[in-house]
Amino acid sequence: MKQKSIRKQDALDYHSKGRPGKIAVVPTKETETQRDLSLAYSPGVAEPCIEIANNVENVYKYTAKGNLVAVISNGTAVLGLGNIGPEASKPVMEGKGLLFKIFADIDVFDIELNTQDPEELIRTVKVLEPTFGGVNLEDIKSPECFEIEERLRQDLKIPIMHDDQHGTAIISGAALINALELVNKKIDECRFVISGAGAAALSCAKLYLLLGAKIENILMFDKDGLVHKRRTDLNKYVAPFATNTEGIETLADAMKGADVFLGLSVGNIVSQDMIRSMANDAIVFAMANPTPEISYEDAVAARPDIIMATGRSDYPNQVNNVLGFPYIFRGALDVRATGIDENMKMAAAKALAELAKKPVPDIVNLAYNEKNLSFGRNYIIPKPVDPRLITTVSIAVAKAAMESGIAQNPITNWEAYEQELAKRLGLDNQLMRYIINRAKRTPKRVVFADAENLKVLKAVQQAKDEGICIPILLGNVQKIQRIIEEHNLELGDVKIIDTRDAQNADQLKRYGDIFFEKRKRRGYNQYEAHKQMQVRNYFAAMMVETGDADCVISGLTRNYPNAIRPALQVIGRDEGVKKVSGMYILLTKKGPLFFSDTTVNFNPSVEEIVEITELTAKAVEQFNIRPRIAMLTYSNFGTADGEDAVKMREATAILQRKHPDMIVEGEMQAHMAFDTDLVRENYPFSKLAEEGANVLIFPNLSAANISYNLLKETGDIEYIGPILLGLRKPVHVLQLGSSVREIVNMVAIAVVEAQSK
Ligand SMILES: NC(=O)C1=CN([C@@H]2O[C@H](COP(=O)(O)OP(=O)(O)OC[C@H]3O[C@@H](n4cnc5c(N)ncnc54)[C@H](OP(=O)(O)O)[C@@H]3O)[C@@H](O)[C@H]2O)C=CC1
Ligand SMILES: CC(=O)C(=O)O
Ligand SMILES: [Mg+2]
Repeated sequence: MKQKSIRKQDALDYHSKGRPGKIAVVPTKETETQRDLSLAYSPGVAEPCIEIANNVENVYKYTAKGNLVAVISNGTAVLGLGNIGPEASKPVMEGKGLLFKIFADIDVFDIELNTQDPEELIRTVKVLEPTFGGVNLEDIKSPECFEIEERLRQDLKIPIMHDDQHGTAIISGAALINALELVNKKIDECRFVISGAGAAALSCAKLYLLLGAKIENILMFDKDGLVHKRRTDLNKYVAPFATNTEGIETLADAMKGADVFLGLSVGNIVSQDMIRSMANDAIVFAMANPTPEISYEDAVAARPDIIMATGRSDYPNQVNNVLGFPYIFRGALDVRATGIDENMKMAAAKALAELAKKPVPDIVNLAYNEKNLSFGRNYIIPKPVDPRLITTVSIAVAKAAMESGIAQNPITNWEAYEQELAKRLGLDNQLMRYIINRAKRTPKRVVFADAENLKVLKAVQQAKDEGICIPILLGNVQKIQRIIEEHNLELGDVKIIDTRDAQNADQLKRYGDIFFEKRKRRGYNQYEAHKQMQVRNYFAAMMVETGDADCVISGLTRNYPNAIRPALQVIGRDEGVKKVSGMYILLTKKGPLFFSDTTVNFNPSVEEIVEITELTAKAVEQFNIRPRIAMLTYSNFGTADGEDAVKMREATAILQRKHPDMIVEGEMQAHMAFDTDLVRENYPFSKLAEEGANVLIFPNLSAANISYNLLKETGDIEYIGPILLGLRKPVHVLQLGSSVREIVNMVAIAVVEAQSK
C-alpha cells in the first residue's frame, strides 16, 4: 500500500542531475531556417506587435499569454517548512510548474519574490499582469496572503488564486463531502477540530461553513493554542472562528468526541491517544506537508473505524491541492475568465467529489498497484493520475465561469472542448507508467548478469524500491558489496551469486549437466559445457531455464549477437518461432512507436518479415495497445518495384491474408504511416487512413537501426530497447551506454513478459 520512502540523496540527485531544476522553456514554432527566424524575431515580429498595440485583446491571439500562468511565492510559508525564503521555495514552485504542465498542459513561469512586504508584492504582481493568463499565488504566509489575494482579485482582470487557500479548500471540501457520506453523518451535526489558523486552514473552514458546518462546532488551534474569544492576539481573519467554549485548553482536550480533525499546521502534533478519543467513524485529514500531523500508519493503527487522509502521494486518500489547481486554471483560461469566483470553486469541489464515485479506469488502478479501487474509506477522492480529472474538473469550472458571467470567451461546443482537453494530456509517459505498474502487481525474480556495475546496481535499487522485481545479482560478492557501500545503496539481503566461487559448485555442476545434455551434439564437450556455466550470461540464462529465476537482464554490451547467444543456446526460441528479432519502443509525445527489427536480422526474407511483424504485434498487444502496422520502404502501394518494395508488398499481402483482423498496411513510405489526410486523399482503401500507425516494420536492419537512432538523437525522445522477441523466456540485453532509467524500464518490460509466460 505504501511506497518505500524517498531517500534524501535520491531527491537531491533528481533535482541536480543533467540540467539543474525541473523545467525549461521550449519553442513552439519552427526555428530551422533564416526565414523562420525573421518571422519569429525582427522584422516579422513587428506585425503582431502592431496588431496588439491596435487592440490589446490580440495578445491572446499572437502570444503565449493565454496559456501562461505565473506561480508566485515569497517563500514565507513553504509547505510546512515555514518561512525559508524565496530561493528555497523555488524547487516547490518549479514543481508546481511541472504539475501544471503534465496534468493540464499549462505553461508556467515560476517567480520567487524577495519581499515580505504585502504592498510591494501586490505592486509587483500587478505590473506582471500583461505577461500572464493567470496567477497562482503559492506558499505565502497568513495573514498577509488574504489581503494580497483580495486586492489582486479586485485589480487584475485575469484569473488569480492563492492555491494554499482555495485549492486546498476545494479538495478537502470534496473529500469531506464523500467521507461524511461514507460514515453517514450530517455536516451540521459534526464537531470539527482544526489545527492551523493559516491560509489553508481558514479557507477550508470557510468552505466547510458554506457546505453546512456550524461555526459553533469548530475548535481551531494555532501555534499559541486554542483560538478563543478571550485571546487578544487574533487577527481579523482568525477572530471569527474564536470559540467561547470553556474547559478546553489543549488539542488533546478538543479532540475528545470530535467527528472531524483537519490538520493544516505542522507535522507530528497528534498522538494515537488523541485519535482514539475521537467519536465513532472519525474523519482525520492530516494534511501538513511533507510530514502530516500524524502519520498514516499511526492513525490507522490507532483505530479501525477511521477515514484517514494525508497530503502525500504515497498513501491512500491523497488530499492535496494538485487535484485542483491544474484543472481549475485550465477551465478558467479556456473561457478567458476574468477571475476565479466562488461558483467556480464549488463546481470544482462537487465535480471532484462525484468523480470519486465513478468506476476507476484501469490506468489508475495500475498506477497505484491496486486491483480494484472503488469509492470507499480508502478511496474518498480521485487519484492525481486520473486522466478524467482534466475533462471533469476543467469543464465544470468553465461552465461555472460562464454561469457567473465572467467568461470572456464562452465555449459553445462542449464535445469538441472535451476532446481538446483529452489531447492535452501527454501520452509519452503513459505506456511506461502502465508497464511499471503492471510489473509491480506480480514482481518477478530478475537475474542481473552484470551486477558489478554502478549503473546496474542503481537500477536494481530503484526497481527493488518500486517493487518491480526481486533481484538476483551475478558477480564478485566483495566487489558488488564495495560499490553498494561506496554509493550508499541499500539493497538489504539481496542474493549475490559468484559463478566462479567454489561455494556454488553444486549449482554450477547441475547447470553444466543440463547444458551438456542440450548441446552435446552441437559442438560442446563435457568440460566445455561445464566451464561455460561460469560465464555469467550462460549462468543467468540457465537460472531462468531451470526456474531458479524468471528473467535475465544481461550485461551492458557492444556486441548484440554475442550477448544473445547464451540465451539462444540455453533457453531457445518460443514454439514455432524460426528466428528471434528485436524491437525498440520510442516514447513520443503522440504516444509510443514500436520499431522492428532493429537488432538481429540483417536482411530478412519475406517470410522473416512476416514473422518479425507477428512477433512485434504480439508484444505490442501485451501492453494493451492495438497494433496499427505500417510496412515501410521507399515506395507506396506499388509505385516502385525494387527488391525491398516487392519484399514489403509481399509480406503485407501474406499478413493481410493470414490475419484478416490485423491492421497492417503497405508497402509505404514512412510519412504515409502518419499523414492520414494524405492517405485518405490518395489511398482511401488503406487500413491506416483514419488513424496513423504505431508499429513500423522496416525492410532491413540498416533502415530500422538508422531510423530509431536518428529519432532518439535528434528528437530527444526517450526509448526502451532492444526488446528481444521470440525467446521462450524473457532475456534482455542492455546496450552499452544505457542509463539507469533505461535499465529500470527494461526490467519492468522483462517482468511483464515473465508474468505471461
Ligand atoms: N495537502 C495540501 O494540499 C496542502 C497542505 N498544506 C499544508 O498546510 C500547512 C500550513 O500551510 P499554510 O496554511 O499555507 O501556512 P500558514 O503559514 O499560512 O499557516 C500555518 C498555520 O499553522 C499554525 N501552526 C504552526 N505550528 C502549529 C502548531 N504546533 N499547532 C497548531 N498550529 C500551528 C500557524 O499558527 P500561527 O498562526 O500561530 O503562526 C498557522 O496558523 C503546511 O504544512 C502545508 O504544507 C497547505 C496547503 C495545501
Ligand atoms: C500542497 C501545498 O501546496 C502545500 O503543502 O503547501
Ligand atoms: Mg502550497
